[in-house]
Amino acid sequence: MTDFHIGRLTVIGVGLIGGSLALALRDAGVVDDIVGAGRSIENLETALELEIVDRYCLDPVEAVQGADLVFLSTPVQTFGTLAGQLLPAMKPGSILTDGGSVKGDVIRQIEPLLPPGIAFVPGHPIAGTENSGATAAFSSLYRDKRCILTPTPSTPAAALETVRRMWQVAGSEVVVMGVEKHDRILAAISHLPHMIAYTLVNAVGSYDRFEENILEYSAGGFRDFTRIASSDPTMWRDIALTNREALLEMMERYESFLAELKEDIRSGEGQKLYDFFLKSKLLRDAIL
Ligand SMILES: NC(=O)c1ccc[n+]([C@@H]2O[C@H](COP(=O)([O-])OP(=O)(O)OC[C@H]3O[C@@H](n4cnc5c(N)ncnc54)[C@H](O)[C@@H]3O)[C@@H](O)[C@H]2O)c1
Ligand SMILES: O=C(O)C(=O)CC1(C(=O)O)C=CC(O)C=C1
Repeated sequence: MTDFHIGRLTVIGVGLIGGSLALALRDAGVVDDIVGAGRSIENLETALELEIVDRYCLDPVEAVQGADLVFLSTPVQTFGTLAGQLLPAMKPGSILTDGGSVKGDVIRQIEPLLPPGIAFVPGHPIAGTENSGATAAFSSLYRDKRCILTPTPSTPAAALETVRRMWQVAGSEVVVMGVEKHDRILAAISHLPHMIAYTLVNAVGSYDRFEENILEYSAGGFRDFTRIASSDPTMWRDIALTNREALLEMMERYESFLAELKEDIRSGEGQKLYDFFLKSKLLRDAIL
């Protein structure tokens, strides 16, 4: 049993991330009423059928009326425009929080728009899949995962505590972290791998030395490595552009490692290659 409770939750963007949060909180029995908002009626109808939301509105301003907590879970470049519409309509004392994959840019978009009496708690669940939309949502997505919160000096302590409890109820371990650290760590462990996976699929998929699609021959290695290249292009365009500096720095680091690997292969440095592969294996085995 938990003493945590939300009267009305509004989810803006009822896809994998927002829908899964709604389902987790509903399953835990901590929310009275869930309102969804978004652009696609078809997706919102699906969310209603799957009992992710109790009702929906196409107009986000209408959707936030009377909400105690509003969760933004659309692609990150939409946050500023949406916040500009929603914030004046939110009730005094309510909380705006988000699940966006980038935090510095999101805070820069939202904080200047905050009216007095509305708290903003920037957040990011470190959980997901390559699937999107309401049909991709499931209530256990956040169980035993981490959720990072990046409060700013203007985030009220009580609102931070409420959002922390919300993610704990959804099953996550909450980590509070500085914005800069968040964006650099995520550039390394999430944004860079997605860029590499997209590049790999395009590089191999466009190889036309033989007159057939060689991807048809791909087995476990290629498929495991590139699962995340099936992720939503809009979401990843927005992440790449809003965490640009940290991502470019990690891409350059990656390029220098790849250049050294190429050199060792070219010059037949067997021992160096073995040591490089072994070091990588030990690092990865340790996180499994
Ligand atoms: N997918 C992941 O693995 C993952 C993990 C953590 C955080 N995130 C972040 O969560 C957010 C949502 O990602 P998702 O995977 O749930 O995406 P999704 O595509 O499953 O859901 C997003 C929803 O937002 C709606 N939408 C898009 N633009 C809109 C607009 N302007 N106004 C209203 N609704 C709009 C879409 O119709 C869709 O239903 C993104 O900011 C993403 O960076 C994603
Ligand atoms: O498992 C996946 O498919 C994911 O891409 C999830 C993942 C990641 O681990 O990179 C993607 C984006 C996030 O913001 C957080 C998590």
